Amino acid sequence: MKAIGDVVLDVKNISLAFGGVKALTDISFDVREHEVRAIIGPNGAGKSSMLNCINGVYQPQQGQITLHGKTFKGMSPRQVAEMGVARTFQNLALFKGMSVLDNIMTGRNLRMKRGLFWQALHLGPARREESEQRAVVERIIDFLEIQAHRKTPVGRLPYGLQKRVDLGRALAMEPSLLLLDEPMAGMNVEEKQDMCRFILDVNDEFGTTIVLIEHDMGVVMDISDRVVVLDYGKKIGDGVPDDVRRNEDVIKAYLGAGH
Ligand SMILES: Nc1ncnc2c1ncn2[C@@H]1O[C@H](COP(=O)(O)OP(=O)(O)OP(=O)(O)O)[C@@H](O)[C@H]1O
Repeated sequence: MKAIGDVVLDVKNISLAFGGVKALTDISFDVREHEVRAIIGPNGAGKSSMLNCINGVYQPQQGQITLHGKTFKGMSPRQVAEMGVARTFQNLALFKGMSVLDNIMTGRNLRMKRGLFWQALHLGPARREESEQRAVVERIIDFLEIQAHRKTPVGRLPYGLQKRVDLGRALAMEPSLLLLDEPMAGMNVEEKQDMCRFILDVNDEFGTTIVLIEHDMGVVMDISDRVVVLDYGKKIGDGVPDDVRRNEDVIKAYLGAGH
């Protein structure tokens, strides 16, 4: 049994609207250190909007988000990233023509101490730093078991491996909180199993707290410590997988959505 710690992310009374469309209405939940916390719900439930509020892409009209004890309003995605939050994307944010190694290296940018000027000159301290950064990236490549593809342009890899590289890019930021946007979407059964294993290994070995959005109820119930369920922008369930599975409102929302 792993040790779950204190609250690291506290989402309080968040409401977000796009014109007349209420994407989120009065959503509150918390995430504890070392947890795997899932946000699930049918299409259009507000899951991506919630993730975008957490990492500063959207500014909610109401409510507040507290991260590591710091309450933020109007923080940019970069500032949130600097506080140790990394994310992966549903539609992948990779440079397809670049190698696996170089793509994962882009995740180190925030960690680079020497500026672009030094890097461009490729001299002295910058060169030393680059080799240190490469060592971190090589460790991630080993961890994700993609050694054989380190020099391959990402666009040539099968989709499941591209998703793994995207995870590597996020891990390169050495985040304390990792946001995963549908990490299993579009994958076959075997790729899904691999991705589940890597998510759990990241959580175990690095102690990283994980918030993930997923459509596939089965997968989520297997790997999450607690689950938040959204439907039409409202929270209809929150708890351990067994409780959520038995929740009448959740069953109705999923049946209604044809799941
Ligand atoms: N940028 C936007 N502009 C206008 N409406 C938006 C925007 N983003 C989301 N919405 C609306 O907000 C609601 C919630 O959408 P959101 O994408 O957060 O749901 P979701 O649960 O992530 O859905 P899916 O599972 O299909 O990705 C939907 O009605 C959607 O149309």
